[in-house]
Parts: sequence; C-alpha cells; structure tokens
Amino acid sequence: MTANAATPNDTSTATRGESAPRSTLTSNVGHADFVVVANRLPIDLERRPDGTEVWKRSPGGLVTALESVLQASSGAWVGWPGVPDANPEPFEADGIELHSVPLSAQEIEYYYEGFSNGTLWPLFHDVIVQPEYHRHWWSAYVEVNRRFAETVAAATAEQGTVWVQDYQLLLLPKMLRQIRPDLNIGFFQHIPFPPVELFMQLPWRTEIIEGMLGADLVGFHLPGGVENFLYLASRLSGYETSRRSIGTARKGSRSGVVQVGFREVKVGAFPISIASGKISERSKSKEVRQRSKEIRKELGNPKLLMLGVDRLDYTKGIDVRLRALEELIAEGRIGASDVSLVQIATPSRERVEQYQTMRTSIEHAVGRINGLYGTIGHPIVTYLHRPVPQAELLAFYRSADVMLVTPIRDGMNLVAKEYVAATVDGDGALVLSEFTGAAAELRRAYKCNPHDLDGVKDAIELAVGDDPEERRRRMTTLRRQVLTNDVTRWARQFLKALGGEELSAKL
Ligand SMILES: O=P(O)(O)OC[C@H]1O[C@H](O[C@H]2O[C@H](CO)[C@@H](O)[C@H](O)[C@H]2O)[C@H](O)[C@@H](O)[C@@H]1O
Ligand SMILES: Nc1ccn([C@@H]2O[C@H](COP(=O)(O)OP(=O)(O)O)[C@@H](O)[C@H]2O)c(=O)n1
Repeated sequence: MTANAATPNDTSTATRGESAPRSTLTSNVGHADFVVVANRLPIDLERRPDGTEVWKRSPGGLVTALESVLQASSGAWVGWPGVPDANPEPFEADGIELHSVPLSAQEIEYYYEGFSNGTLWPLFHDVIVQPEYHRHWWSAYVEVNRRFAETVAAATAEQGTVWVQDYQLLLLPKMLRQIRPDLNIGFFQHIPFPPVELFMQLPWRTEIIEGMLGADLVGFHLPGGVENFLYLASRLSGYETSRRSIGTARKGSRSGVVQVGFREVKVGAFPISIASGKISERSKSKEVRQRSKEIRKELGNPKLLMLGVDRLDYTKGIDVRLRALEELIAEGRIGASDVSLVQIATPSRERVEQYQTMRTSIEHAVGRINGLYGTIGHPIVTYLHRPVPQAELLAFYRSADVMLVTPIRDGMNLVAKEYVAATVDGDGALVLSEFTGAAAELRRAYKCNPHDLDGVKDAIELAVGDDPEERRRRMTTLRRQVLTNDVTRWARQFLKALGGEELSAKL
C-alpha cells in the first residue's frame, strides 16, 4: 500500500510533530459500516534521523491479506501507526480510511514487545522459546485493548460490522460489545491456537477466553484451533459448546457454537489465502520475467537456485534450512559449485531479545557456510536483511528452482502460497514444513518435519532430483489449489458466516 504522496498534506517530507497526513476525514468518523481492526495499520510511519517522516508498507501476511479485502469493500482500518506517540487525524490511503490508535514508548515495550510478542507469541507457537509472564505487561495489554475499543466504537456506524484481527487484541471483542452492543463483531486469529496443556500456563487464561467470546464469530485457520478453543471455552468458562455446522465453513473443516447466556458465538476454520490471481498475472509480466532472468545472471547462473523468504522470526526455521543445506553440501549430496541459496529476511521485532539472539545465530551460520564452501564471486548463501518490493519478490519467486519454507510452527505462511501463485511456468518445487497451516491445503508439496533434520535433507534432495514430470504434476495441483482458494473467497466465507451477506457480496 502506498500513501497518496502527491496530496497537499503529504507527510513524506513533514517534520517531526507535524504529522497530520493527507485528506482529513473527520466527517467520516463514526460512519464506517465495515471496520477492520489490527494491531498495525497497513502502513507504518517511519521517523528518519533528519526529522522527516515517511509512511511505508507494514510487514507480515496479515496486512497482505486484509489490504486487498478492504480496498474492495471501501471500509475503514483501525490500528497503531508503528512509532511511539503518533496520532494523526483519520486519513485515506489507497481507498482505505485509516484511524490511528496512539501507543506510548512504554506501551510499545509492555503491550507489543512484551505481552503480545514475549508472552502470547511464543506460548501460541509451541513454546519454541520460553514465554514470560509479567503483570505489568498484562496491565498494559488490557489498557491498550481498551483504547482500541474506544477508537473502534467512535469510528463505526450504527449496526456496523467490525472484524478484529489477531492475538494482540484478544480482549477487544468483549470490551467493544460492552460499549457498542449493536455491532456485529467478528474475530480472526492469524497464529495457531494452542492445545490446552500450553494455554493453561497463562495466568490470565479465563480473561482471554472471555474476551474472545465477546465476538459473534471466532475464526481460526485450521480445525485444530477450533477444537482447542471450544474445549477451553467449556473448561475455563463453563459454557455449553456443541460441534455443528455454522453454515459456510468449508467442507471438512470443523466448526461449532458456544452458548454464552442468550448469545450464540459461532466458531469455525477459515484458512486464509492470497490474491493469487493478481500475483499470478503480475508474475507473467515482462518486467517480472526479465528481472527473474537478471537475478539468475547476477547470481552467476547457478544450476540450482534455492530461495527462503521470511520475517526474521525464530518460528520460521531459517536455521533449520541453513543446517540442512550445510550438511547436504558436506555430504556431497549437493555440489557447492552448483547451488545458490537466496535468503530474504525482513527485519522484525528487533528490540525483543530472542529475535536478536536468533539473528546473530543465523548470520553466524551464513558466514560459516560461505566461509567453508563459497569461492570468490560465488557465496553459497546470499542473505538480504531488508524488505523487498513486491515486483522484486515475485521475480525472486519466479527465478527459484526450489522454495524452502521450513517453520517450526506457523499459523498459515502466505509465502508458500505466493511462491506457488508466482510459479507461472509450473517449473518449481516447494519444500514445506508440516507445521505450517499451509501444509493442510498444499498436500502435494515436498513435506518435511523441521524437527527431523535428516527428513528435511531428504525432502530437499527429493525436490531437487525428482523426475521433472512429477515435479510439474505436483506444482500443477498446488497451483489449482491456490488459484481457486484466494483471499477474496476466504473473506467472503468469513463475512458470510458472520451474517454480513451484503458485505460478502461486495467482495
Ligand atoms: O506486526 P508484526 O509484529 O511486525 O508481525 C507481522 C505479522 O506477523 C504475523 O502474521 C501471521 O499472519 C499471517 C496471515 O494470516 C499468517 O500466514 C502467519 O502464519 C502469521 O504468523 C502476525 O500474526 C500478525 O499479527 C503480524 O502483523
Ligand atoms: N521481504 C519481504 C518478505 C516477505 N514479505 C511479505 O510478507 C508476508 C509474509 O506472510 P507470512 O504469512 O508468510 O508470514 P508472517 O510474516 O505474516 O508471519 C508475505 O505476504 C510476503 O510477501 C514482503 O513483503 N517482503
């Protein structure tokens, strides 16, 4: 998403403290029929050392998915602008009305880096690192959720539909219902919802479940999340639950209902996707095709080009794929002079300690592999620690022979789907961790268990050496899956189940 750079109120050159951006929409506040709420706005404000400010696209798959949905439905988006104390008036960017929720530096530390990403994120991702439980983090989480609720309440029209996103805002549905019982409230969880044994560690477990149950519909990527949630709603809050169809959940996906007093809360699985048609079309463009050839040339036309694209997160298993490649080369199963791995790693949550530790260890591994097996002008691993524009990303996808997606745990992983959509010539192989949400749908990928290093190596070797016809057949099946089940279908199904027939029809 880009901000309207040419408008008179453009902030790209505004100085610190003068951050009122673009066309101010005060008259629209309180009139939005459809509101998406997420921790972040789809664009982040960046403050430069010289005092100027620019808006940049926010990282992550949530923004990728929701941005296209909101553009089609002309709704509003409520979120944090990405830096401390920024609170611009509501403004419009790329057809979406944006409403800011300001956070202080301390709230960013306690609510975002602390409770969201130091407690919930690791707890919900199988405790890959140890979650921390601090009461002052929790207090900030409650306070920030309340501020979001007030902002949303003020932005939304009578009887409007509000779609709350993700683990940073688990208390928001209940808080919002208390202020605005007229609203139709949906909640979608983008990360895994953990099994009872893990969830029960959380000192505030009942408050969290009660917070989510303020919604009319609670959605997860996978049936496993639905199961875990229904069980916990019954065990922690004592509500009656039943497993039954909620109308529009896809065939085979599980769903149910929680009876909260007189209210029924629907619960269902809705696996998110991407704007696959657009990605596929854009990948066919001359610009992307040419750039993909250039990329291979710049890398010295390797026989085998492998690719990894992730936020730099310990859940993504970047270390796993590096170790696998190193051993495959050491064992002579892949020739050092034949292979090139490009690892694109978008900076993420850089002030959180575990992210710093992981970055150091990944950069170490890259250095070690290049030191051992690289030659002058031919490093084995090309490591880019920065965001990459979409056209460039698509060119990377198109140029790769083998895509490595090896998370230890991942809610969905849109990168895997983007690679499939961008492989327009059908010539490419996806190595995919069983521990991603995407693995449930992308059954013909070369699957691996990231905890089993030998298994990962075998999957990579198979993907590289498989019969070209078999590789192509697999990719054809994957492409059919991804092109049929796109992000619009995901949003339509969710909104239909929420009762927003009219909204769903607009998409
Ligand atoms: O906002 P950040 O802290 O910088 O993090 C970026 C986003 O990361 C997570 O993405 C998840 O959503 C994807 C789309 O559903 C899914 O494919 C992926 O598996 C998830 O990890 C996070 O859940 C978002 O809230 C963040 O915005
Ligand atoms: N350098 C990069 C890397 C990823 N991305 C995008 O970030 C998103 C990552 O989504 P995801 O679902 O795989 O994982 P999370 O980062 O949301 O956990 C994808 O849409 C990628 O295209 C990007 O825009 N630039």
